[in-house]
Amino acid sequence: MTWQAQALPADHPPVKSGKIGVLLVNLGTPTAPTPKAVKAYLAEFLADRRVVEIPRLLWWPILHGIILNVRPKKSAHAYSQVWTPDGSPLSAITMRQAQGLADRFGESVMVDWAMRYGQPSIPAQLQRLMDAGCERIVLAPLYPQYCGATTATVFDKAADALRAMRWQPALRVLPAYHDDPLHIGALAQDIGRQLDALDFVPEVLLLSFHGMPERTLHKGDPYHCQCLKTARLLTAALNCPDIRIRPTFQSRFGSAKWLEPATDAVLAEEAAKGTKRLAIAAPGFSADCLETLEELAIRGREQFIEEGGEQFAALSCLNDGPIGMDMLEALVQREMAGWI
Ligand SMILES: C=CC1=C(C)c2cc3[nH]c(cc4nc(cc5[nH]c(cc1n2)c(C)c5CCC(=O)O)C(CCC(=O)O)=C4C)c(C)c3C=C
Ligand SMILES: [Fe+2]
Ligand SMILES: [Fe+2]
Repeated sequence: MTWQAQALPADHPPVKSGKIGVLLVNLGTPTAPTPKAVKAYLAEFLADRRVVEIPRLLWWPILHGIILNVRPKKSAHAYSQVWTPDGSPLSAITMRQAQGLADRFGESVMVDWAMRYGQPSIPAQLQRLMDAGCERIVLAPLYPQYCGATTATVFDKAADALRAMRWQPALRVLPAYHDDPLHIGALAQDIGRQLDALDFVPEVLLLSFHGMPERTLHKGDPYHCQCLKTARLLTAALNCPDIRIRPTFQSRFGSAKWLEPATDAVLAEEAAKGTKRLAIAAPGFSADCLETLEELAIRGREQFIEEGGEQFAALSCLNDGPIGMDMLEALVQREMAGWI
């Protein structure tokens, strides 16, 4: 007897098994604003070879001998200034983004969240989705711009977890969305709304992205180019010719040369040349965190005012607001195409 393939009738419902899971992932954060918790978090984060690319033989004594003894105290103080009743802003907002997405998708899709460093971990959350019956999972690193030190490490960690599984889920990964019209449109709408609500008209708007060592650009990491493309498209979409818009890079760490211009250097330069009214947005961060709430909104403001500026506004990230959630829903929905 010969076997004959038979096409399903055109009106046959899709043949699919298992639920769909979505895992939102952001960088990571300490569990408390204390030197001990910050030390544990930084020890994991700064041990990742994709984050610090210095040979281990050189890096280990610096990390364990100096950085992990000095930085946790300083960073814990910074975290304590922005800590919320729901914990670190980054985890609180990521959790709300997951809840918001779950409400929008309904019962057919399970949404959860994880931190790349710290808790809840990617392996634990993947297992949780699988235990709940998810056989198809969308992994969504919430970094608009791709970087080896961020986006790639999310996949590394998920792949490590999958490597240990006999029965793996099907996995799709949300690509970087730095130039996606959904992202640029959401940023323009949300930043435009916040600019309109200010009680002053800024002369300058800084678009501050997290920095990276400059050598990563020369080694081929697309991060720098993607940041500049986001800035260029956003500038066009904002369409406000009266405001000078400048991309900058913040959070320099260590002694190597980082991407320029540095946000603090540009704040100094603008104040020195007489700029009095300045706003700053952070379109490289999907959620407010230490880097936006402390480094920009607190220290950036202090610096600009001390150096002669008069009015300063740090704008919020898209977070779990309606504009940001509409964008996230559409981006994730697109990755699920054919699955539901
Ligand atoms: C070598 C050091 C670092 C690299 C490279 C780096 C890249 C990088 N980071 C983000 C996003 C975030 N970083 C955050 C905090 C943070 N980053 C570093 C160092 C590097 N980042 C440190 C030491 C810290 C901890 C705080 C401190 O001690 O200063 C955060 C916020 C976390 C939070 O809890 O709120 C984010 C988000 C990106 C996007 C990036 C490369 C593109
Ligand atoms: Fe960082
Ligand atoms: Fe910082």
